[in-house]
Amino acid sequence: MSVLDDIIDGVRADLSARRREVGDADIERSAAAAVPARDAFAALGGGVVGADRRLRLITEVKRASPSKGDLAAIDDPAALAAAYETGGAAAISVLTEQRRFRGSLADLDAVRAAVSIPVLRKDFTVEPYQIQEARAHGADLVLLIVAALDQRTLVDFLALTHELGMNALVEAHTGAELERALDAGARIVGVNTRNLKTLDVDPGVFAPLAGMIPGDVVAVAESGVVDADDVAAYAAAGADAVLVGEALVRSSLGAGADPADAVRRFAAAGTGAQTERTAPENT
Ligand SMILES: O=C(O)c1ccccc1NCC(=O)[C@H](O)[C@H](O)COP(=O)(O)O
Repeated sequence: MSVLDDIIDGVRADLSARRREVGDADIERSAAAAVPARDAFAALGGGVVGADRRLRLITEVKRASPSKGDLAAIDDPAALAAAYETGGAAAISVLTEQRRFRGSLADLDAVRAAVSIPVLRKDFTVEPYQIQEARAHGADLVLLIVAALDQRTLVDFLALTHELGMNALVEAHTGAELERALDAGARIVGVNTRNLKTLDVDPGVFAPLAGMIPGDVVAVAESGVVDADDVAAYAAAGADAVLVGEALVRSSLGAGADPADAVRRFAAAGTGAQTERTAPENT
């Protein structure tokens, strides 16, 4: 069994428990009643070309991970997210998986209430209930991992996400997965340079796949950023946005920690280095 399969088993068990507490009809009612979703496509630079283009950062609230164990205590996710926004983040990613990442829907609620930029519910989406739940808790964006979904389900989940007024970050790791993401109609595509089956990270995975992403689709480079040079490298390879977790939560630790400044430095390094992609637009 791969790491991804193992995570998904736990996600399904936790989901069943939540679903017994809040039934499908109730979660759908809450989703319908939520404040409308913010436009994450625009916030991540969708449709922006030429001189107006600048690198966007998606900054992540990440306490722990399967690959690294505990990363940062993050007692106050709202304060961390607010600092990220102050530093110029375009969106906040909130891991809500409990067992391996120590996240929760309470984190999502706290972050939603603290920032005005779009919020990504970063979880392992395997049931439509989770998409309704994300909306009910104020998310603007959900994660759909191609490797975890068959094509029919991916298309259906993307349609439901759009029906609820949200966007999806559709995540691929290989050329075949990227083709599936684009065929499904993804408007925001993430290339995760971490292989979720082995946990190996190879930032070199991004550039060749970025070359396949049309200019009218937002290209997000995910994982493996250690410092500003890594952000610059993703930008130079054609990223519209870079998703950063560990490096930024670590910058929030210790005396004199300044996560807002870390975000500022990363965003500046990327914007100076950014190049446009040349793949033909989607038809
Ligand atoms: O981070 C992990 O170890 C991990 C393991 C298995 C599935 C997903 C995992 N992480 C989710 C992410 O994609 C990252 O949190 C995100 O891209 C940020 O990565 P990083 O900047 O390297 O923390």
